[in-house]
Amino acid sequence: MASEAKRPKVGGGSERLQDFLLWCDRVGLVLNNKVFVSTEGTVADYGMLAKENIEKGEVLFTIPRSALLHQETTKVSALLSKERLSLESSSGWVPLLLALLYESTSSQSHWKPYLSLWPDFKALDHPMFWSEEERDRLLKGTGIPEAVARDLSNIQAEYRDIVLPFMIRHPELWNPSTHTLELYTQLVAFVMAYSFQEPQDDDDDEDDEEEQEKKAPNPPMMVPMADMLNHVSDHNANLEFGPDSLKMVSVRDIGKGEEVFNTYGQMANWQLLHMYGFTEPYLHNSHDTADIPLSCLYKAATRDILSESERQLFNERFEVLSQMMQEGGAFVFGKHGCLTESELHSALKLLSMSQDEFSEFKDNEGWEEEDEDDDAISQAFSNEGLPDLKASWKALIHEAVRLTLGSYGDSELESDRLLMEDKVALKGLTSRQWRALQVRFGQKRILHKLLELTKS
Ligand SMILES: C[S@@+](CC[C@H](N)C(=O)[O-])C[C@H]1O[C@@H](n2cnc3c(N)ncnc32)[C@H](O)[C@@H]1O
Repeated sequence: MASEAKRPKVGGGSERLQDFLLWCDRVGLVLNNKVFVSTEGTVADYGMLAKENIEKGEVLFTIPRSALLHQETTKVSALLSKERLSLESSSGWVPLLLALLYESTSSQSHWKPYLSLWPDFKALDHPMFWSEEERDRLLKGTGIPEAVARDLSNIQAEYRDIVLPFMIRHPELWNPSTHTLELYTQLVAFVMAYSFQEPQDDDDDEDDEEEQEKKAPNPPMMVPMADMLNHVSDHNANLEFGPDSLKMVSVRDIGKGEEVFNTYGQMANWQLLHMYGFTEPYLHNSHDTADIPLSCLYKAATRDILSESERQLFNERFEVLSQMMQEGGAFVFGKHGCLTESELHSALKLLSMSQDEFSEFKDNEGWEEEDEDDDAISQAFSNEGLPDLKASWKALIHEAVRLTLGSYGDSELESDRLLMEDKVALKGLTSRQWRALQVRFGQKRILHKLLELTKS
């Protein structure tokens, strides 16, 4: 993948790497001698390689909890804890970001050899660092420009309303001319791409299930060494959280010379680009998806509505549907069919009800408890089941897909396909053009397949 070599590189990595490895020894991080960290032979800058054959289930390294960097281990933890109410935000990331602002600029930081691995965090190339014009030109239709616009506006608001006033109250520890909005934004990208979130404790008590759902997710934390691992969907290692330490464990055999890959989760290429700044090459990402926005379903469903009164009736049920969907609602399709099949099923049922049925639905405040067969719904909205769906439902999905494809602007599937097949042209692409192409092409392939499956 020649074009990916154009990503900004972490220069002078080996000296910093040595310092980091010495630090790992000092903090009690134990590395299995069958693996080593390298900047050569990996898919992207730092990564981990197998020195010998490794069997499934082997511990590759163990990180004591005291080596993790988060709001409770940073030198400024007491202050962050005392002022935690003033640091609350929708992201929940402010305490870690303040800790990183402090630790990354303090010459005395316990984590200096770790954080020095990424000088100024400048190598990150998330779309949030591209110009707006570049995002719109390369990523229109993918959902990324809208997600980045939301991120940037949240980052600016958090910095202005929470971080800056807090730093001004504590000039002995933070200084706005060092801890600028620019550095804060780089650190947000660093947290997006490098932090880990410990899963919530599993509680077997069924009564507590609702309580569990309401619990806020754990705040993010930095996990030295674990964050040296790159990601592929077909990964071979996984991080396990224990009471005293975290362990990276192989989930299948790994051959000598192979790269050790963690998983960052089941990430579509648009999510990888948005959160991590990279994509897997088209076809390699088994978790790739494409969304049909709710707005496209609305347009598809109202296409033939002519009278104002009919539209008002329709809008009433669409309002119900919007409330049933999560914020920014969309129906998600993977390579094998719909991944949000129960939402799509409910939406299609709601939109195709008669007016009497809708009145009854409202009176009952929802559907009567029906015995919906989840497996049957899954099957109906899979690639195998879609061609046999009710004709009216297929027509609605088909039209919504057509409208979704229209939102990609000029980048036609055919021209992207020709580009994907032209090795010389691919080599001439900039890294940003290449990554954007992987996202667009993967999504459009899924949507075109859906057009085929739902045609009448
Ligand atoms: C947790 S870090 C992994 C260590 C990273 N390679 C480094 O040099 O610091 C995550 C970053 O690694 C890069 N990365 C991870 N997996 C990748 C892959 N499969 N292809 C390209 N870049 C990848 C991306 O830049 C991502 O933001």
